[in-house]
Amino acid sequence: MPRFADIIFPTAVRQPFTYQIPENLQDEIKVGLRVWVPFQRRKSIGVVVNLHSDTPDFNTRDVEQILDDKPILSPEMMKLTKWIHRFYYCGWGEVIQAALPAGLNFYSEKYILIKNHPGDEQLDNKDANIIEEVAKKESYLLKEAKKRWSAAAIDRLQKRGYLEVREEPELKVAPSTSRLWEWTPEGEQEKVLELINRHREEDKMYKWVEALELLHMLGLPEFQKNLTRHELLDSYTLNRIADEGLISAREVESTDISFKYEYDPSALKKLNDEQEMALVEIKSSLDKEEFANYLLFGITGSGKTEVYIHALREVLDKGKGGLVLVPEIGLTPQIVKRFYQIFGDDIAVLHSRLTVREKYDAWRSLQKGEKRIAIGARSAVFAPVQNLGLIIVDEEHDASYKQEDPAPRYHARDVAIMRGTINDAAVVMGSATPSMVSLYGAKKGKSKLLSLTKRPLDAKLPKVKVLDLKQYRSAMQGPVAVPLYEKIKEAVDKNEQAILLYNRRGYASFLQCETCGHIPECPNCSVSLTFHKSKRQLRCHYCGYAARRPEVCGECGKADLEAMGSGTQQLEEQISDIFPEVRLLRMDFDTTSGRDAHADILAKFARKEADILVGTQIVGKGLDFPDVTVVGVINADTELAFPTFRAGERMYQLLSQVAGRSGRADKEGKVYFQTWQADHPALMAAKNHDYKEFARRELAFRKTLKYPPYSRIIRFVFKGKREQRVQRVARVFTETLIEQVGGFDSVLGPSPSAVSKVQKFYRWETLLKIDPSNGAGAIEHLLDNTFSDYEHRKPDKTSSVRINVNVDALE
Ligand SMILES: Nc1ncnc2c1ncn2[C@@H]1O[C@H](COP(=O)(O)OP(=O)(O)OP(=O)(O)O)[C@@H](O)[C@H]1O
Ligand SMILES: [Zn+2]
Repeated sequence: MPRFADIIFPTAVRQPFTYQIPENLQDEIKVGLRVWVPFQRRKSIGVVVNLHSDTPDFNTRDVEQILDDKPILSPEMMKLTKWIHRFYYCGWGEVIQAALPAGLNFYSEKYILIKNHPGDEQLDNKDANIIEEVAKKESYLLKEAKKRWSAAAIDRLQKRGYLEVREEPELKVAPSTSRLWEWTPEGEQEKVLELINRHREEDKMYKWVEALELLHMLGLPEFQKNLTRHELLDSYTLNRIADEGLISAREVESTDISFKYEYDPSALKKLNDEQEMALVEIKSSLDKEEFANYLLFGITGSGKTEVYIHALREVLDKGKGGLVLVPEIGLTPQIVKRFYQIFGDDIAVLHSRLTVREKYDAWRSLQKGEKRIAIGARSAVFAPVQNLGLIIVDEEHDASYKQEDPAPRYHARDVAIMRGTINDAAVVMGSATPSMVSLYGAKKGKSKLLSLTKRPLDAKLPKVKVLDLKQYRSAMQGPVAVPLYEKIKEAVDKNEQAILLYNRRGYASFLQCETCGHIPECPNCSVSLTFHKSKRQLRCHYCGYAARRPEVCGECGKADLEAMGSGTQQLEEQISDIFPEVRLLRMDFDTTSGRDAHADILAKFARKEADILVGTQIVGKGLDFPDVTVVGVINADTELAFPTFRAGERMYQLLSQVAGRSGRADKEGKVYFQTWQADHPALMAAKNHDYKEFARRELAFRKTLKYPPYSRIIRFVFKGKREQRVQRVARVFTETLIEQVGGFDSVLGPSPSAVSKVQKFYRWETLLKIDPSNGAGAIEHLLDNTFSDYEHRKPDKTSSVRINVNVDALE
């Protein structure tokens, strides 16, 4: 019988805490269970990670209670989370916290209950009332009790030992349902139109008839909360139409997606030869039930999604489950619809906008095996799919797979690969623009490359035209150069559609020459320099190189350098100024913050209720609209301004992905890139749809400067309210690090971060480049040593300066 349990909490502390197991719990306690234990000065939920009988040389406290009947983390999940904890150098509890939905993790509520009944003891009236009420109630939230009585009264009774406060995992999440409106069989669309027209002829356009017309245009089924965004649609008009027998409402759980999409497994497409070849390969690993890693490199629109669907079909037929990861903004209704069509209710969609309850339900249904496929963004990599046979990582290059803040700073693609290894599952990473890391992995034989080189049904990749803004300076229509302007007009006239992308990724400010478009770069690191306005300085946030703000452009010599960056521009408005007659839809962070807003916009565009879709990066990905024949990128080189070695890669990816939205069906597509740097190799490669050429150059550049994939970058960020202290910590820590790695070669910095002050916190950083073959063991060893050495040298008064570790930092 184990006598001790090692227990973790959701904090950055990397060591588990050891507790004694009282005899009555010794039979029940297991690894992966949550327990209730005294922690610091209160009580907390912890997770058991290890059982043993090695008596520690300090006094241990007792485990008080076991909170679950069954482990909430399977042995595989324990292994996976432990690996993350070691490789990404963070608290194991932090990982588990991220891996479990609220209601199953450490999230708790405080309740008040009777500890000892006062018995015959004398209490004053109020206290006696409190005790009586607490005793009556099954559960009494502490915050409610404090409101009802007073914090002081509750505290007093606690001190006297009558009451105790107890935290419990919070499970009382209300089921969430929403009102959904649908057409009744009576509400056949032709009849509806007839009715509207009849009223119009009789000049009886009542408010409810107008509302009906709007409904006809918007389309049903739809949730009431979305409909009532329109002024005409309120409960009066909706109920009035319902009285006519045309529409009806019912309550559905918001996770229930079945009403939205059609289930028709016979719609499974027949694969073409290339797709079939890829599938055969994947199938061979599925048959062997062993880990395998594939990089499915398929040009945009080549039918990667179809390959995923077929592979999932295979895996389900074998009685196993599948996991599909998509980028954060890739979880569009379009994708969900395609998977739903084939797999129906076998799918659990893990959306970041689900309520706590919905997440909890989805998680449970997977864990019980009721649903066999999970689809979701980054954190879905932890979904408890049973008997996992296949993991798909769609758009594997996407930066949203990397969690930056807070810890655990994991990369879901790499976690997926580790999960595949642990579960003997196949991992398929797909992309039209594979990351350099994955491409290099394939070259080194870590994964197997599968290629799709054509679009099915003979759709052609679109022709791309580069519009050099230097030449069009006097031939602009607002933000759009004349050729693009003309093309948009033409498309709209033909009842085709256009997508315009305005890259608004902005967090650092930079200088750009308004004559030649040049952006000053660090002479050592080949990344753009960040402009620190207050000091009138240009700085490299990799190596710390600093220079005074130059007066003239280093490229063309003109005194035309302007500070650019996060200042928002009113592009969308300018577009509607130059195309006053066309119907415009805008999609960006602001317009998509509502729960279904993203879906609404896309659905409208699909129904051709708009001619132009204007948006930020969000329009660049995964969209598949047959009538889109023009795609314009307003500012194709914005990515280059960001101070990261990945700028070129990001630019290439963005441009080829967005270009891939054009001409996906039978109509020929055109794409325009507006740029100040018309001869930039990444732009040229995207123009020519030449990934190979891009990759060849990019890898050569990375190799020279030892950037990933030729190194692994670990970034240390130092944060604190006093700049001097932050700087001191950064220096001392970096010195320690240099000693540990034995030389300056691979350490860059310390230097101020690209954004050097965030919410009163100053930020400095240091980068470490290590050999990419270093795994969890080596990283943990190096960092353990560095931190323990640093503890001895830590400058005075710097305990409040935090040090964050980011392994495989993307930028
Ligand atoms: N074998 C096939 N037969 C017929 N149509 C197909 C086939 N494979 C794919 N398609 C169609 O081709 C279009 C593009 O396919 P899909 O969206 O799967 O490509 P993708 O590679 O995932 O695209 P992207 O990376 O650009 O998002 C879709 O409309 C899809 O239905
Ligand atoms: Zn530098």
